[in-house]
Amino acid sequence: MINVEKVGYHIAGRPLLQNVSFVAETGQLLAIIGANGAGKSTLLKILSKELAPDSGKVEMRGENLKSIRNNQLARFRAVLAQNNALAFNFNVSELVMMGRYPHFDGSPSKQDHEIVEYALQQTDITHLRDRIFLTLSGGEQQRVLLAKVLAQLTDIEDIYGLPHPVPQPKYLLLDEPITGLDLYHQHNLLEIIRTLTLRNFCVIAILHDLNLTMQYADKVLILNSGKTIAFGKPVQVMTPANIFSAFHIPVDIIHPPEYTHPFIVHSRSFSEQPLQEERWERSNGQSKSLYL
Ligand SMILES: Nc1ncnc2c1ncn2[C@@H]1O[C@H](COP(=O)(O)OP(=O)(O)OP(=O)(O)O)[C@@H](O)[C@H]1O
Repeated sequence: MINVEKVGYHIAGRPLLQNVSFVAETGQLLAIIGANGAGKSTLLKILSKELAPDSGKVEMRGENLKSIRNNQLARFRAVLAQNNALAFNFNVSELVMMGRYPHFDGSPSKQDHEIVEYALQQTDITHLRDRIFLTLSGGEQQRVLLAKVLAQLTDIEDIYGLPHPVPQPKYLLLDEPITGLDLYHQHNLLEIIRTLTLRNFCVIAILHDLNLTMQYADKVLILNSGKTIAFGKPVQVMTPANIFSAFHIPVDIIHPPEYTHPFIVHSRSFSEQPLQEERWERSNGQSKSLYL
């Protein structure tokens, strides 16, 4: 479990996060949603110990994050950051092996190689194993980086479905992991996450797709201008009012009987109100009779 208590963070006197509190449970996917600039990545950087909060605290496995040593943290917490503009002149399997670095000194063991093969296969990139990372498409690169974090947190027991000698929760922090992926690989990644949550993982992911959030997340944190709008189960907190507060766009929640989860649709699909007019209304606080 990750316990976030009254976290605040400022840059040059400007608050980027204010009084953010929530608990991310092991065995669950927590999605962070909110408009561009809401503070999602800043929060994820605090959870990954890349930034230290100005106020409040973050606890992982019951310990204050700031007192966990980085080399120890890397064995049970992995991070997929946004915009990985990394000039990796490595091939895919070498790069995925980097995920195993916190687990060995010197050279990788047979088990490390097995785990890399497993991560390549899980993310559907075995056929790319000898390709140079930089020559891959954006979506392929994203899957390689996912394989790397998967390799970092996989134990040999996970591959063979064996019980862990000392079962410990693991933490996966993902900043926009499905951005750039095609529809098949978006669902594939979210299914991988679902499998991980069944294996004692706590996954926190920033997502921009509200319908995939509704379908896959166990909990949702909605941020707006660095503050929490709502935190809870998707169907409870992803309401038209909360979504309007976060994204300034009117939506309807529809629940076709043949689906197990509701869908969020822009109300304009029904009202046919042009988006430009809505924008005008938002900035002027009144209705405009003529279309722009
Ligand atoms: N180092 C920095 N210096 C100044 N401002 C910053 C810095 N880092 C972030 N910000 C600002 O803080 C706000 C929150 O940024 P953050 O990256 O957390 O947003 P986000 O919710 O992840 O947005 P997006 O959906 O666009 O990725 C933004 O207005 C951003 O410009």
